[in-house]
Amino acid sequence: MKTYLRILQYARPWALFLPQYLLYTVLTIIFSIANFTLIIPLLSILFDKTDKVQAPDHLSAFSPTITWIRDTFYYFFSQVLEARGKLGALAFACGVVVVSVLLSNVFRYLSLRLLAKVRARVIRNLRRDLYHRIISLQLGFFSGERKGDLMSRFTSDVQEVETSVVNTMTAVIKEPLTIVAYFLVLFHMSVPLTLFTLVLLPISGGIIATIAKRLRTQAKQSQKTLGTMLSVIDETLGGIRVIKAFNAQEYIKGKFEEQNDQYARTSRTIDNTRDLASPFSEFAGVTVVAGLLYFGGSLILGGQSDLNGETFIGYVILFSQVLTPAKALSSSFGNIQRGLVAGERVLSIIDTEPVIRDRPDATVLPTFEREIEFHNLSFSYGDTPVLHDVNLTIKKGSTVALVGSSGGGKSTLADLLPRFYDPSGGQILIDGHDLRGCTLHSVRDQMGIVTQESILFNDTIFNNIRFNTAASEAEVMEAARIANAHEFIVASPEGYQTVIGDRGSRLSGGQRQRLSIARAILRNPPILILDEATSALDTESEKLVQEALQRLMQNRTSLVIAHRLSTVQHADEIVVLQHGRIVERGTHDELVRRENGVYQRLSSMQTNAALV
Ligand SMILES: Nc1ncnc2c1ncn2[C@@H]1O[C@H](COP(=O)(O)OP(=O)(O)OP(=O)(O)O)[C@@H](O)[C@H]1O
Repeated sequence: MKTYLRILQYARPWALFLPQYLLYTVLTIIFSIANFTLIIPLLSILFDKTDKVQAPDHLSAFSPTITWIRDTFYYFFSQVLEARGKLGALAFACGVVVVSVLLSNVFRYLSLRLLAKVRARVIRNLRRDLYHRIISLQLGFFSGERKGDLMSRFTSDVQEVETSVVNTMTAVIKEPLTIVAYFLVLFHMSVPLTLFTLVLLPISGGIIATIAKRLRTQAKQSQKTLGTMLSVIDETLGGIRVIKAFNAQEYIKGKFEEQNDQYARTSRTIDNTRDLASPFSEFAGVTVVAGLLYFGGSLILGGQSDLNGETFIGYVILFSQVLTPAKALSSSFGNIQRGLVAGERVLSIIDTEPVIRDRPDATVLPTFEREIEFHNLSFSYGDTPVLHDVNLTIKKGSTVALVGSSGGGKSTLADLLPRFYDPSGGQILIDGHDLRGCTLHSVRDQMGIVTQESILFNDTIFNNIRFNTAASEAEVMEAARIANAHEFIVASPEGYQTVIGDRGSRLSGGQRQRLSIARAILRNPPILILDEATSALDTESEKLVQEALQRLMQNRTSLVIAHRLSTVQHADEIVVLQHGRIVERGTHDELVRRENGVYQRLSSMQTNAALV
């Protein structure tokens, strides 16, 4: 219930549509009840019982009661009957039916239009909140989640909320109103008969509630399976090259099919349970009507009721109409359960508080002037310690290179600087300001990041370089020139307007790197974090990239994660990280001279590898 109300909150402000919706709904209900009660005068004409029609001899003043509506109709009905005879009265009653059907449907349409507006708003707001939250969550959140599962929350879960929760808003507002209105009229027509039907209804209600509970459990399972399946699809699309190269089609197919089969199985069980609701309620409904016919018929036949035959038929027809909203209500219970599961999955992300965010008293980090200092820094991923007691100072304008064996903690250390993670112990200071006390925006604003894998977007080259800056065309071109990218760009079919495909798939590795370098050059950040690419480029391409990087690093303060030692020989300081600790530091010349040093060993290993 809480989830349901929270989802409906997304439709706010309610005042914009709720009063209007209620008005349309009440009018729809009034006119649709009128349609069915009009069967009574029609029957009395056909069965030649018009002499028994009790019509008032004058029009009474308006009052919002069933009696007033009934009396007014019969007043005119008897007038027409007197003036035009039975055929005229028949035509009059039919005319009123047509007008009333028209009006009830016009109001129904108007209420549906309003609902469509609300639905669109709820879904738009829900997706927006979800997207905003995902953007604001820290990187650590994503390593703990499956991408496919997150995608399925955006797509199928939001869709499910739309079809199940928002659509059932009609059920929650309109159907109960309809049922209450019908019962008012039914009570007005016959109290004992209506009491009789009321005894039977809770029994069917109980059974339907049990079905709804089962659906909820099954729906949870189903959404989870779908998430896993989408993850497999996502990984397949991302890794199609590796899958083919390793002849792993059968392996990945097996993985996919397992999830696909499981999803099909749970979907089938859900459908079976859901489909049970409708035949069951139909059976229950007809049983109640049959019981009513028997009970009411025996009252009339025994002369114990003041209802006549026509009114009784009218009553039964009207009662059978209650079953439609009641059925809609019961089947929407099943749908709501399914939608609520989806809603909870969406809301659980929206409710995840970002761990890394601005403190209430966060200040803006002033422009970088002197030095970056890692002070007694330690860091753990959950319970796994990765960095221990790191002390490092990077002076403005200098280049510090991080080297060391794989898993030593280089990337983690570099990730701490732009506050992708916050340290578990110690501090990172820029000009003496602890980064945790500064706004994320101001910290990241001073940094440019070039990652190992060039992260590009499926857009034009121009937009990829300009990414989130207001740079002019000339500035973009200048950055591309410095990054050695201009020539290949102008040689592309549409120059700067060439679309580069998903993650830049239409470009070579070196071209992608040069575009990311151009993007960083354009931002012109004082601090640069460079995760040097491990992928080998051919000599020509390598030269172009290296040149671009050198230009990018000029006059900047750089932290470089180096995988090939040849590229960091000119660094002002080289820091060797092993198992999360700094084990050696110094310039290239100092370190290669150190007997049995880690750097010396790494250096000779790489030289040998290059010679082979
Ligand atoms: N998101 C994460 N969650 C948990 N552990 C992680 C995470 N990222 C990295 N690690 C672990 O932290 C340790 C340091 O990893 P890191 O990526 O910083 O090393 P690295 O020196 O950059 O390695 P490489 O040179 O191979 O890129 C590794 O043992 C790794 O398994």
